[in-house]
This record gives sequence, structure tokens and C-alpha cells, in this order.
Amino acid sequence: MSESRVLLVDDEEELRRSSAQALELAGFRVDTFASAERALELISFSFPGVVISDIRMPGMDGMTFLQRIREIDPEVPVILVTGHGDVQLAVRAMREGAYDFVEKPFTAQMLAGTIRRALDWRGLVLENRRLRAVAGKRDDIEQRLPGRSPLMVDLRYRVRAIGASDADTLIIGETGVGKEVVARALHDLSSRANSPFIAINCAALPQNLIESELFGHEPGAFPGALRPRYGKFEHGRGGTILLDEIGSMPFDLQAKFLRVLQERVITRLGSNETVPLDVRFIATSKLELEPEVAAGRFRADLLYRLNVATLRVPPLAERRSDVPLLFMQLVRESAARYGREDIEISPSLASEMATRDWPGNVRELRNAAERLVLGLETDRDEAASPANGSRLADRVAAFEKSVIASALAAHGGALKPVYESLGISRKTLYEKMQKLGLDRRALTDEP
Ligand SMILES: Nc1ncnc2c1ncn2[C@@H]1O[C@H](COP(=O)(O)OP(=O)(O)OP(=O)(O)O)[C@@H](O)[C@H]1O
Repeated sequence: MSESRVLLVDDEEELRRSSAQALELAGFRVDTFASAERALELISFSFPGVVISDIRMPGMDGMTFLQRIREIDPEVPVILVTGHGDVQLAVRAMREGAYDFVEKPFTAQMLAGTIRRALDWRGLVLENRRLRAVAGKRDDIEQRLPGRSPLMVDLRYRVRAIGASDADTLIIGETGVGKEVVARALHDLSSRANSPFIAINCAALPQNLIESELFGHEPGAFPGALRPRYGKFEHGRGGTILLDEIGSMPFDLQAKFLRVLQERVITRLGSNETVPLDVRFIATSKLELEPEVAAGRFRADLLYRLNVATLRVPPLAERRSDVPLLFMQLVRESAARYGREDIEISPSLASEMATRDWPGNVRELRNAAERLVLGLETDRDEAASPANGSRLADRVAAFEKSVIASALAAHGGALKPVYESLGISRKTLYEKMQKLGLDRRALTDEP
């Protein structure tokens, strides 16, 4: 576990300091706490570490602390520190689920082996959960991000690969392409799937409250701040935080956010204390960020830190061949959502959708599907009926056009598989396309 850490809880300051020093010398990353209440804030279902706590403490004692941790996740290893000869308490601690116990006085050397074993065990628990999540979610990704175009096949591959890691991720794509859908898929594929997913729109945060919104504050941090308050970052503890429109984050806040990314700690407004933060960050942007860096609006160091793992979600204009199927799926989903009967979409309508421009991408296509389902589409009757006109010749021509258009869209505009699969010659296909007014470029992903 790269982020593995040791939380050390003891009310005696001297003991806390000396134990932490010795454990850090032994190579562990240690955070110390004077009370169990404070340390408990860091425990989550995906907490990547081990807890060492004194049993006898004012406020929440070690046994209650153990119980609370086990309510959050029974597989967080807890090592309890008992007084010398306190055998009964040690036995009780083990019975109630402690990973191990150690008697006072102890040395870091005595503890190091137990801590290492506990961290290894925790690592295996989290890895197993991650693998189970990936196995369970495989088909789901196909559903959430449908499409046979090479760009979508590649995107699903990358989403699975990055989702399984815990890497901070940058998602770039035009409006409405599904960046948030991708972010949620990444979260659900990760070992954090059972912890919160918090979406924050950086463009919509009130400028004067933005820091307190994200980092939280202590009483008196600014006029009117009477009570302490957790920020959104802390609400996402153990889970994933989506920073939508990261390019809109004010420049001075970018430096503070970079520190959070690098050090995984936050400082609430009005406090000097740092609080460890275990979250995965996913950021999205409609804009490419390099030009923003060149224009001095976005910090280069933040971009380099963020774009270790970058996903690009293609606009519909680059994957027109996906539009017919996607549209049909969106119509089915809308019909289910509004409790309407399934509308049968004629192949010609589905293919025609691929010829239109969708500057609002999947959001716009989804709206069109909803309008159709709700009967608000003006040309619905024409569109959803199998063919226009009543003359047999017109109906046959419309049907022929829809079959050829679907085949062209399905094969990304390549002619050979189309005339082969339809059992006609290349010449016949050309003639029919001309006669029926079909432009293969409008139906394909060709630029
Ligand atoms: N593959 C998909 N299948 C079904 N619905 C989708 C898909 N992708 C996106 N949508 C829908 O399209 C809408 C836009 O998606 P989303 O909010 O993820 O896009 P976005 O790229 O984050 O947009 P913006 O940049 O404008 O915030 C949502 O209603 C979402 O449910």
C-alpha cells in the first residue's frame, strides 16, 4: 500500500512523540492523535493503514474506539496498548476483534513486526475488494458507456485500467459527453466504491466561501463562522471527490489544492493543524488545460500533477457510428423512466440521428430521446413510423435507405463490409447511395 499509514492514539504527549519518532525511524508514516475522537474521523472503508491505540484514555477509551472502528470497517487492523500485566483487558480486546495487543512499556522494535504484518493484511483486504468490484462491474461499464466505435472501446479499456488503480485522474471532453458518467464509473470500479462520491462544481462555488466550502473552518475563521464545519473534502473521506470544471478554480486556490494533492492533508480555515485526507481526486475540464497554462490561468505544476492519468471522452462528432444504437438505448431508458411503453424506433430515424450535429453531445441526444418518448417531438409520427408516405415504392425506398444507412454507420463508413453483408455489388451500393441521397461521411466517424 503506497499510502499506508499508522495512526497512533495516546493521551500522553511524551509517549506519543517518542513512539512516533521511533516508528518513523523504522520507516512508517505516522500520524499522532491525543484523542480517539479525532483519529476516528480518518477511518473509512478504504482506510489504507493500521491503528495503534492506548486502551485507557479520557473521553473515548480504546475499547469503545475499537468498536467504532469495527462499525465502519471490521477489517481495519487495530493494535491496542495495555498496561503492564493487564492480561484480562488484553484478552477482552482480542475477543472483541483487535488485531493484536502490546504491553506497556514497549519499544518500536517490538511493534514494527506486528505493524508490518497488519499493513500487509490490510493491503490484501483492500486488493481483494478492488478485484471483486472490478469483476462485478465489468458488464456495467459496457452499459454505462455504450458504443462500438474504436474510440469508445479504447475509453472503456482505459476506464477499467485506471478505475482499478487509485490514481488521481483528469477527464477532458466537450460539454455533455459523459465526463461525470466516466468519473462515477471510475469510483464504482475502485476499492472506494462503498465510500462517498462527492461532486463539486468549481465553476459554481461562491468565490468568497470557496475555501471554507472545500476545506472547512473552525469557529471565528471569518465573520459569522460560529461553529466548526467540515468542508466538502472531508465529507469525501475514504471516497472520491470529483472536481468538475477544474479550470474554473481560482488561481490562488490552485496552489492550496496542489498541496492537498501532494501531501494528502488539509488545514481547516482558522486552524494551524493539518488533518490527513484519504480521498481520490478526479477532475474534469471542457477545455484543454495546456492553453490555459500558457495563458497564465492554470498552474503548470497542478496540471502536471493531475494529468498522470488522463482520459479523453470523445464527442459524438468523432463517433457518429455510435449514435443510432446510443439513441435507441436512450429512448429505452427514457421510456422506462417515464413509465411509457417502449417506442419502436425506425432504423431510418436512428440512422438519421447520426447525420445530425449534436453540439450538446449525449446530453442533447438524451433530451431528444426524452422529447420523443414524451410525444413532444413535432415530427414524431413521421420519425417513429416505419416509413414515410403510403405508396409502396416510397415505403420500399425508405426501408432500403434505412437498411443501408444503418449498415454504413455500423461499419464506420467502410463500403466493403456493407456491400458484402447486404449481398450486393460495390457498383449497386454506389448507385443506391446516390439515388437515396446517402452521404457516408455524414454517417461515419471520419473527420
Ligand atoms: N453513455 C451514456 N449513456 C446514457 N446517458 C449518458 C451517457 N453519457 C452521458 N449521459 C447523460 O448525458 C448527460 C451529460 O452527462 P455528464 O453530466 O456526465 O456530461 P459532462 O461531460 O460531465 O457534461 P458537462 O461538461 O456539461 O458537465 C447526463 O444526463 C448523463 O446521464
